[in-house]
Amino acid sequence: MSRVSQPWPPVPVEPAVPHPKAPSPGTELGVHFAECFGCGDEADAGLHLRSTVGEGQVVHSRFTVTAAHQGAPGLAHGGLLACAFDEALGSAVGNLMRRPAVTGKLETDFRRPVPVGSTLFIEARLDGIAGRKIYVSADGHLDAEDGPVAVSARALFVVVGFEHFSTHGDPQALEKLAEQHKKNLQQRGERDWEINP
Ligand SMILES: CCCCCCCCCCCC(=O)SCCNC(=O)CCNC(=O)[C@H](O)C(C)(C)COP(=O)(O)OP(=O)(O)OC[C@H]1O[C@@H](n2cnc3c(N)ncnc32)[C@H](O)[C@@H]1OP(=O)(O)O
Repeated sequence: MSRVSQPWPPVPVEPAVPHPKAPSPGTELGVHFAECFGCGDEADAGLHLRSTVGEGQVVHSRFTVTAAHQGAPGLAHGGLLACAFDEALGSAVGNLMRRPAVTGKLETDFRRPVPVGSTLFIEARLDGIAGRKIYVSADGHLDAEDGPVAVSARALFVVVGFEHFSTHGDPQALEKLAEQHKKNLQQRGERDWEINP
């Protein structure tokens, strides 16, 4: 039986062209928020995922599975793997498109077990946009950029206004996030994002 459930992207799209001020290929992307479970330094049991901009519409991320990420003994929990893809795909959207967006839908395809101690090399790409909808997909290669694909994912991100975060989130944490964002941009000599969807 085919693992592909429907055509992707599922609707007609335009090419997702990276923002003219998107970080250039080779740029190491910093932590976007210190308390983020996906990438934050202050999230002790977090994934500590790290990302680098690739050529074209791609972001490369890597994440090493620790004992804190187990489901079955010695194996990564599937939900945590989905989290790693959410982060990697979100990083591609946020950094390449430079628009605030949230995950509307995330679909994962688990192809091989991912043992504790292994590193997933996740290649995330922009597949197209349709209005506020940004379609992205990724493959996670086991232990090397050209290793076997262990997990694949496809996601829809929806562009939102910053009020999405100020209305629903924690205003104090939002200030911390803004500081981190500013610091990342300064370190890379970049200017700020477009703020409206
Ligand atoms: C440097 C930075 C680094 C940044 C690095 C960041 C990395 C972090 C990564 C983690 C990201 C997350 O986990 S984000 C957290 C998890 N996600 C969330 O909490 C989102 C919760 N959901 C929502 O708030 C909402 O449902 C929204 C915003 C997604 C959509 O609501 P809305 O704004 O009212 O818009 P709505 O009209 O419903 O949807 C807009 C369009 O998307 C479609 N749409 C919406 N959801 C779906 C869906 N599940 N499946 C299909 N289609 C959908 C609608 O049909 C519509 O299509 P059409 O009618 O236009 O055709």
